Amino acid sequence: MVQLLERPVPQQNPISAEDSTEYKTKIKVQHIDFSYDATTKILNNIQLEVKEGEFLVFMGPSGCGKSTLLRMMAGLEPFSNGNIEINDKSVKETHPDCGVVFQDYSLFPWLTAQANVMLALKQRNKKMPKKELAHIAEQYLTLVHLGHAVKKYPGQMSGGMKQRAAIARALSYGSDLLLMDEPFGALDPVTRIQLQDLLVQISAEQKRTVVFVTHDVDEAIYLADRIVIFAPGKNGAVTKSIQVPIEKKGTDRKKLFENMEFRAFRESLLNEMNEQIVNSLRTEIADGAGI
Ligand SMILES: Nc1ncnc2c1ncn2[C@@H]1O[C@H](COP(=O)(O)OP(=O)(O)OP(=O)(O)O)[C@@H](O)[C@H]1O
Repeated sequence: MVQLLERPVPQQNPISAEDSTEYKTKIKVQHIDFSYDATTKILNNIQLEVKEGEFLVFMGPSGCGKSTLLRMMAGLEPFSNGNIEINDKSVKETHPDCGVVFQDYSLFPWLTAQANVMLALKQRNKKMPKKELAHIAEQYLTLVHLGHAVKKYPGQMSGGMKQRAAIARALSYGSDLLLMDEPFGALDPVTRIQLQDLLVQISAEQKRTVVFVTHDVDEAIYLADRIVIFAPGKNGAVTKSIQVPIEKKGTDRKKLFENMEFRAFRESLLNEMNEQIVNSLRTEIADGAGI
């Protein structure tokens, strides 16, 4: 395990640092109520803000609306109650500028991994010659350990490979905002650790704002500035924000995970999540029993 944790972070980073001297993207979620149908309420009056450059992690039980809210932020889920603004513009009115990684990978199946990444690169580098696009796409794919698979089509790749290709594509898009739904879920532990470190490095160096969904509590604490816990409720999920009180910058990963402060916070976070679920179950039982 020690060996795994001590493996180095990939050093090369093809992302140009030009115009990334300051954090630019902020999000405001205001009074979001959401249901897919008339019977089940999914989100109940969600209000939260993501500051410029913040790394926000969503956690909470399966099915309580984390992906739904992320898709709403990406402008992929229409809604009528409440509002979401990215840099003061409502996502209802403009297509948000963001790099996304969702659970279905959403690669174009008729394009190779390299061509998928080239397409994202081209969105922001319209005049870049094809040869250069191909070269940079290959660098991004190498960064996520897919240098050997640039010519493979999604149908020829494993779930983890597709997930890494989707991550490469989101990073290459170059937006200041990254929305990532369990992006490391299908990865082996070594690759997962390396990509966590890569993401921390990129979000800091490139001044990106990140909203990230995970079920892994260590990953959440390691990555997040702030964790938003979703808890199920009768009228849809409610959220609670918790600042991660641990100074992580420059701290060796292994030392961090062994740190007493880290372990105490991990314990309190798990207790908090547990308590929220128990409270919500109690309310449902009380309502059902007519108390
Ligand atoms: N397109 C859809 N149409 C109808 N219901 C949906 C749709 N997408 C999700 N749901 C339902 O909405 C609820 C919230 O789903 P969502 O995927 O947002 O939860 P989640 O917290 O991200 O779950 P997980 O942690 O398992 O990914 C679930 O009950 C799910 O079945």
